Amino acid sequence: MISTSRPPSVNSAGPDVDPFSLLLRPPVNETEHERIARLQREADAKRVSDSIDEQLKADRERMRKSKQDIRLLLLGQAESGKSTLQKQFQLLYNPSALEAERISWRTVVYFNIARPIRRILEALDTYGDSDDDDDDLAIQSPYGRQDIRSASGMPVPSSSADFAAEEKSLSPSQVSLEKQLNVIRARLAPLLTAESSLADRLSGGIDVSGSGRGSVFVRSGWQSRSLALPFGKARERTSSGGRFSFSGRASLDNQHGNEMELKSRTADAQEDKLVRDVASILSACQQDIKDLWALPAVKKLRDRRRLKLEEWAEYFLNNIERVSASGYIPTIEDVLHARIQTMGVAEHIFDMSVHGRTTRWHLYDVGGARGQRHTWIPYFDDATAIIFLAPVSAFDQYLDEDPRTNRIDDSLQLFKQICSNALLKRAHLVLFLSLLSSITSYGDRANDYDTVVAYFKAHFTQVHRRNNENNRVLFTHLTSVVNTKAMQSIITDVRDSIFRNYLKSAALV
Ligand SMILES: Nc1nc2c(ncn2[C@@H]2O[C@H](COP(=O)(O)OP(=O)(O)OP(=O)(O)O)[C@@H](O)[C@H]2O)c(=O)[nH]1
Ligand SMILES: [Mg+2]
Repeated sequence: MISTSRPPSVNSAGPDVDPFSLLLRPPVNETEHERIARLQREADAKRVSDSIDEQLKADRERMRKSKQDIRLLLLGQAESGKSTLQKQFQLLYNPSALEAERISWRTVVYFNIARPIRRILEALDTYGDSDDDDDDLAIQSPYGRQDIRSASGMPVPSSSADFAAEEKSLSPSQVSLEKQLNVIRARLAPLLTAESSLADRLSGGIDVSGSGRGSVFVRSGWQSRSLALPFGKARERTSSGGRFSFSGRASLDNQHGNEMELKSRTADAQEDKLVRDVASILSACQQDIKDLWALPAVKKLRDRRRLKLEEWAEYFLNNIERVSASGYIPTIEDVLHARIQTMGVAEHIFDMSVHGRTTRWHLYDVGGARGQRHTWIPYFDDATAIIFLAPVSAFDQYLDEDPRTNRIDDSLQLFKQICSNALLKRAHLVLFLSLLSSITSYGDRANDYDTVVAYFKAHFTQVHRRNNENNRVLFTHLTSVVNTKAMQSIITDVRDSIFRNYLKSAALV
């Protein structure tokens, strides 16, 4: 007879016994020591399990809440005022954060002085005090006559000495200008040397190719690298409200944060020295900068548009005395004017209370240069609203990254793509026609402000109408983004209209 021995079955205890409690039952001959160890193990396992449950619950809650967050994208070409608008939001809803980072903007302000000084000296080298009235070429090219000469194979004088040789003889006024310039150039040489160190400091040494003439891009959170206090001590920035994340949505995790902290500590010592050095160079050369800026030859170059300086460059050169004073700390006005190109997408978070209801707003400030636009796409599908910024006063300017493309043409093209993008079709749409500088006349035509603005407004409105399958309303504002007083009431209006639309679409879901 064959007998089979079956392994003990959990069912062998009878049908009424719960098989799991059988499995968990302590061994029959368990010692006291083993019992304590087992209970400890069970308590540990329960703690781990409870904490996973808690985490899952918190994640679910965060997901639920974050679905209710408002996501606002600031879009537009480079130098259209997106980062300036973001600063205005910060000024209104989180002023202490902007206040805390004022000092870190010194590096940008100093860079915003050194760069235009280089350009002025280069323009003087190229054109000298030439009385040549051949202005047409200069107007058509954003780089002035130098490009046209190179393109046509004409020799381009590389220095004023070459110019002197080319012109054969110099008038007495030209000789005296040359002498004065040589002195100024020699005295400003340290500032020009510091320019590239400032650029490296800001960009973290990242060179973005194909981005135009010596552009300097910064990633979000550059301010947190270090904050050199006026007393010479460095302190980490605590981003109380304006959180930072990097492009591609990866947030700054702890490990990355520690690494950054370490790097920034090392950088602090150098930055302090760099900023201190530039501050003393500026205070020593203040009069030279003033003299250079006041030269009739410089005014002539600007009038003839062979030298085109951006508004922020003029702003800082006009304020050179204050900015180069010892102990200088940028004012909020300075921070609003300071210019540095955004790289990727910077996220800023504000908790806003609108009509008694608090919502979390995520503001996405994107890099607008052509090479940066691909980073916008991941932010499209859950965008609540878009503010598109179009600088209408840039109608006679060309893209830095592509000198053949007119800035208004580029803006209209981009606006068309945004209006017709399927991912954005439910997003509330706001258009800011911003006025970066006073409107200049084009050629012989006198352009009065109202005509030019009305003309471009009509163009943008038409682009919207032709690409508006959803019958979405377009809210338009005409403004200068650096004008804090005007901006505060516009931002409140925009905020309310975004919020109304948000409530409406939430009710429809
Ligand atoms: N007068 C005036 N200046 C402005 C206005 N908007 C921006 N600016 C100035 O123009 C410069 C560039 O503005 P940003 O806000 O840095 O431009 P952006 O759109 O963020 O540019 P990217 O980051 O390169 O895409 C800043 O120095 C501002 O001071 C405006 O509406 N009026
Ligand atoms: Mg920007």
